[in-house]
Amino acid sequence: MKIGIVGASGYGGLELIRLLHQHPEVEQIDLFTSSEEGSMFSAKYPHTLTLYDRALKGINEDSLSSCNVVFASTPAGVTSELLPPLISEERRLIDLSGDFRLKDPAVYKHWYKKEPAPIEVIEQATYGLTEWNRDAIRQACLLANPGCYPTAVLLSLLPLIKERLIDPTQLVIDAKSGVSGAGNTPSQMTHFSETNENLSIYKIHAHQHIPEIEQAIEQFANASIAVTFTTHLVPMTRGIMTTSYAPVYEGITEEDLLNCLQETYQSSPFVRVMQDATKFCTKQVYGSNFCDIHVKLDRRTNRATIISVIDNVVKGAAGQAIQNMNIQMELDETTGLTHVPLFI
Ligand SMILES: NC(=O)C1=CN([C@@H]2O[C@H](COP(=O)(O)OP(=O)(O)OC[C@H]3O[C@@H](n4cnc5c(N)ncnc54)[C@H](OP(=O)(O)O)[C@@H]3O)[C@@H](O)[C@H]2O)C=CC1
Ligand SMILES: CC(=O)N[C@@H](CCC(=O)OP(=O)(O)O)C(=O)O
Repeated sequence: MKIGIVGASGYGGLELIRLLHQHPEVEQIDLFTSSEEGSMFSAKYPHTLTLYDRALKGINEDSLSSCNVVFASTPAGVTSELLPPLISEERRLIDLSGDFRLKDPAVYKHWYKKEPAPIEVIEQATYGLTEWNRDAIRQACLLANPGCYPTAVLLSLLPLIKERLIDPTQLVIDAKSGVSGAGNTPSQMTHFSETNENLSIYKIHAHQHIPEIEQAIEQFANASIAVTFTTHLVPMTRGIMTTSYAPVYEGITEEDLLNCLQETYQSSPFVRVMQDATKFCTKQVYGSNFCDIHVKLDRRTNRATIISVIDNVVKGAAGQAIQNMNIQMELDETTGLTHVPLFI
């Protein structure tokens, strides 16, 4: 397989290279840049020396068209123009940005403050939440890979909402991310002296993943709700933890909640439902494609606390994108993704 990566020098791109380098079906990886054509990738990232001593290519339709799979890991607003001319049965396009996730262009414009992709292209895009959409993903020429937070939130909540075990109208989701979630462009928010030894809340009631979470809950669990979702920046490099709170319906026990999650994911190798959460942390999935989930019922309040952890650049971005590619290419979905988490 010949792969093209646009936005290779960003964090999502770097992680795609790390994972695809060890993928047994990948023969060639071409890296594309909008700003550094001709420069050596290993000069920019010395850790890739001897592994990836190739020059970055300028983005052009002919070179991208020669790839079997094109991953785009670019800021919002880029792929809405870049990818439509490349759509073809001949290749698979996998977009890691939010440009094709939201079905209503007005909603995209409102939350991303960018011009949306043409509606007829948005309609062709398939949402790549792997464990919930495998049949559509298999056929998709244009795939919208989910956002990092929505991946962790949806994998943990969809089974419980779909099976009507928790009341989604009362749902509150509290999410925390490491700094790599913000990409490799330095900003005031990610400045070491303001991130280290600090904990901040950001984009209160204004995060662009709110409509994505609501849309997917409607699509996969058939519930139309508005969620309360808050995001925090934690002084660590990788990792997302989401903690969600919702009342359970009458008569529902903790065993019902755990059984529901376990049954849903019994054939999903990357979702691990933990019986016990005395130790439950982002490091248990660090560098891996796992999403770990736990649920506990507070009998005093009759509210469930649902926790999930992912590595934002693996299951939240590059790993899930490759899992989707594997499905599209009719490979085992774990191919090239069986890394053991880096715990220490
Ligand atoms: N980081 C994360 O944890 C996650 C990120 N995402 C999403 O994935 C996308 C990539 O994220 P991330 O890698 O973190 O971002 P980065 O900012 O780290 O990298 C983005 C890359 O895009 C390229 N780029 C910038 N402008 C353009 C342009 N106009 N045309 C083409 N390429 C451009 C740049 O490379 P060059 O200058 O070489 O072209 C840059 O390195 C984003 O949309 C992000 O929201 C999704 C899930 C998780
Ligand atoms: C820590 C941090 O800043 N995280 C980013 C994740 C952005 C992202 O992944 O954006 P799209 O997937 O919607 O393109 C944020 O919260 O905006």
